Parts: sequence; structure tokens; C-alpha cells
Amino acid sequence: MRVSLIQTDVGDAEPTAARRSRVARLVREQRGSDLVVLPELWHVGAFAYESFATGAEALDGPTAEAMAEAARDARVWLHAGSIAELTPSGTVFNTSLVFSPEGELVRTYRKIHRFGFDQGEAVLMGAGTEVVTVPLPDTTLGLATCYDLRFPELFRALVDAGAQTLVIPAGWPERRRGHWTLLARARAVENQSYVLACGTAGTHANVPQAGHSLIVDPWGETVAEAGAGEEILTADLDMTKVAKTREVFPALKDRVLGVERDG
Ligand SMILES: NC(=O)CCC(=O)C(=O)O
Repeated sequence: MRVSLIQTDVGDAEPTAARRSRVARLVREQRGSDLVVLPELWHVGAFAYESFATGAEALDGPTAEAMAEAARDARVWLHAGSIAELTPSGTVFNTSLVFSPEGELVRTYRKIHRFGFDQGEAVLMGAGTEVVTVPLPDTTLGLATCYDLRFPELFRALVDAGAQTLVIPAGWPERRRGHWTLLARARAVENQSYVLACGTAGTHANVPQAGHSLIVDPWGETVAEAGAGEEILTADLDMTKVAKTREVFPALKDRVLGVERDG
């Protein structure tokens, strides 16, 4: 299964409409990949808090529409990263979008753990409540977003729901890059799953982004890692590795806490 992570540059100088067209073109260029992944809030910037309300869009808004067309044109499964989703009630969510190769929006995931403590996303956005997996022909995706990476219990819930490939779009800052790479590999090892961690490049709202998107295999080995700038990370993954890893080293079966057993 060929995957391509588009580590998008998100800078203040580029208007959203221009970035949307540019990213749609990059997605179209990935024809031949099975799955393409974009980062978190790439249309507005994960740290550009004031743009959450002004840039929020409905699920049939211009960003979703452009991504549906790009997925259809490229004939790829597209995890279009997340957008600031404007709901009819006015609440804004940090919502990931997954499109089929026919351009259909097949699944959404509203970020459960909001970042910012007492500011930013934590106060400006609503929290998701649903653990979301997406069955693809070759694997089952488990969806998480950025700060979610710090909460291993979410990933265990995803694995219990059948996830084999954990997809984590992010807008992770450079100053905590060490946590990003460490946690991405940890989530792969402990859940014996592929991890596709797609971050942003560049600087927005005075926050330099980490880049260094990662593809990690179920043994925790880094298959590919991006540098700091805009980059497309492509790898051919052997999806049988998930079952093989879980069989030869059955640690997931040895869980004691939180597992219901007969008798
Ligand atoms: N957008 C985010 O969720 C940022 C998360 C982050 O900076 C961190 O966990 O550290």
C-alpha cells in the first residue's frame, strides 16, 4: 500500500484560498498512491487562533469541496487533515475528513483532546466524543489529531475498534519536536500498528512548526521521516506486518487492565 504524507507549509503570508488550490494540486499529483494524508488545520493554521472563527467552514464548504474533487481526480483515499468545522449551532470543531477515491466524504473525526489549556483551541472549539476508525481495502485507519498523540488510552480504544494504521495529522511546534517523534514511535510500538504522523512546515502566528512528519512501522522502526520544510513523504508499506508483529510478539493479548475476560 503506497502512502503519501503532504507536509504542508502553513505561513501567514499565503491566503487560505491560495493554499487550498496549491494543496489540491499537490494531492492530484499523488495519483498512484493508495492513501494521501494532510496535516491539521492547514487551511487556517493550528496556532492562528483568531482565524478559527473567521476561517471555519461547513462540511460542504470550499475546503471540503476542493479536497473531494482532488481525491476523485487522483483516485486516492484522502485523509484531508483537519479543518475548523462550523456547525449550524455555531460551535467550531477541529474535524478530520476522509474521502474515498470517488470523492465521497466517508468519515469525519472531531478532535477529542483540545490543545491550549486555558486558551486557544481549548476554549475556542468544541470537543469530539467519538472514537473513529475507517475501513479501507488494505487496512483499517484509526483517527487521532495532534495533541491526541499524548493520550495513549485513545489509541488503545482505536486498536480495540480494529485499527491497524494510526493516522495523526498535526500542527506540532518545533520547540516540542522531541516529543513528537518519541510519541509517534511509542504509539506504533505499544499498539503494534503503522503510524502516519503528518505535520506542518513553516511558521504561522509566530510559532515555528516542527515538520519531521513520520511513517513508523508496527515494530517502531521509522520507515521515512521528513525534514523541516514542505515535503511529500512517500512509502510503500507491507500491511501484513501488522498481523505478523501481533502474532510473533503478542503483547496486546497480555493486557490485564481494562480488558474484560470470561470467568
Ligand atoms: N495543535 C496541537 O494539538 C498542538 C499540540 C502540541 O503542541 C503538543 O502537544 O505539544
